Amino acid sequence: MIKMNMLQAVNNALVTAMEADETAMVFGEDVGHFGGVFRATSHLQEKFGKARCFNTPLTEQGIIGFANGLASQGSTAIAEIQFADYIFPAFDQIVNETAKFRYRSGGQFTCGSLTIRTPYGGGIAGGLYHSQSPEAFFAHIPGMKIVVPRNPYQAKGLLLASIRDDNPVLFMEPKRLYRASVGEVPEEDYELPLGKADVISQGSDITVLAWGAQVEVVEKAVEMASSDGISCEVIDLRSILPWDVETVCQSVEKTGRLLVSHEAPLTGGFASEISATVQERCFLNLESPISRVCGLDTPYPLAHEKEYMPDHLKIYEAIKHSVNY
Ligand SMILES: Cc1ncc(C[n+]2csc(CCOP(=O)(O)OP(=O)(O)O)c2C)c(N)n1
Repeated sequence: MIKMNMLQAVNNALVTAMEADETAMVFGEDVGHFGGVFRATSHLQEKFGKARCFNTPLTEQGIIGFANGLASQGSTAIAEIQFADYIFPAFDQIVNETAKFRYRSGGQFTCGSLTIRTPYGGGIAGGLYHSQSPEAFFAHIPGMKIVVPRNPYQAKGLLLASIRDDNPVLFMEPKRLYRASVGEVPEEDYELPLGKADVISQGSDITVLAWGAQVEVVEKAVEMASSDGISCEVIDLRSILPWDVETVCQSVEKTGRLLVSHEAPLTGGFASEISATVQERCFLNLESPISRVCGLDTPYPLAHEKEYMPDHLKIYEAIKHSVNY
């Protein structure tokens, strides 16, 4: 084990993947010599050469179009979209080609060996175009997986699993934690399972669910609630698609309450999907309405970022409200 921050863990996973698989290639805007705007791809070009780590033109649609071709011809394609806010020019390629290629070709071709890495989320004073959390747009596309790590250990294990998974994966990296989250990471090659949530702490009064950078925010709220004698079960979803319905529903059957928190705006956010499924599956176990503590329904505001955020105080209030309902 060595101490790494999340960027170092991502870089380490990329090195591990490229060493193990000579068809693996990393590409995107400025990922080559420069190592990417956050330096997640530092030294890859030096180590593996310009044919395996290279810059693309500034065209996200082009990056994913190229990635689809590369993946469908058998290479392991690892594309970087510089910020999740800039993924939308590639939306058509991802929705209509990446996710559907296997289905459309009757299994003859697949983009399964494509992983799209992209930093997401706010809390860095990045304003409108460097702060959004667009996971819900992609959760609507059968044929994709969506994975979000919350710490360096997860970042390496989940990224390696994503790169080697048989389906295209959107790997969303919480940029606020890139340098802030530091932890022990095994030096060797390892994978963590996709589609499996992580129950971080056991509790009996309410299940509190989040993913990525939002996990540490809910943990802060849960600490406050526990000093009021409220026992919370904290779950990190880790995968948005497919999401671990069994683990979440088992927990809600035990606690009788659910709070879901994410940074993306409330309306149409993935918390809505989770809430609908849980009320279908656990209706008779529910002691109070499912609570969603999410970003505000507004473009991501620079000046009012603090108000926009579903912070620990909003979550703490919602936990108390749910338990005293
Ligand atoms: C659609 C989109 N993708 C990515 C970015 C992020 N971005 C901002 S500046 C920049 C580099 C621009 O380089 P260049 O076009 O050579 O102009 P320069 O700033 O070097 O004059 C990138 C990738 C963006 N603003 N919009």
